[in-house]
Amino acid sequence: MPRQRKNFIHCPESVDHYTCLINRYQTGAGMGLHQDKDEQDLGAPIVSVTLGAPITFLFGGVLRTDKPSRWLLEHGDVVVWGGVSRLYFHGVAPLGKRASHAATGAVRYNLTFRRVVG
Ligand SMILES: O=C(O)CCC(=O)C(=O)O
Ligand SMILES: [Fe+2]
Repeated sequence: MPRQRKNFIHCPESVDHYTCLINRYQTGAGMGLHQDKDEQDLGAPIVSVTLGAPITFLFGGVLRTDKPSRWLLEHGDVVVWGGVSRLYFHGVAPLGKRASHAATGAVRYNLTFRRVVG
């Protein structure tokens, strides 16, 4: 009989606190330009994972009026923004009518990992 592992998860007081926000996009759904600034700790980067259908990610600058660059994000792509770009405006264009992936059909999932407590 295998030994039981006890206290396998050790969670000291000082551990960083991360959240994972999951967004689900259907055809035509997007997200307008915005800043991620609700986190208490803006020192840690945002880590963003795309799963499923491809979408166009818009990455601007520190001003809402800065013209965003456009990036095709596909299944498995990871985007990280932090440091000087931590508060850059960003968003996603509406999910295209023909966008799909074998694993999710016409749906894209986005996972963003954020440190919420410094
Ligand atoms: O779906 C994305 O790639 C971006 C999501 C995002 O910017 C957010 O949840 O704040
Ligand atoms: Fe965001």
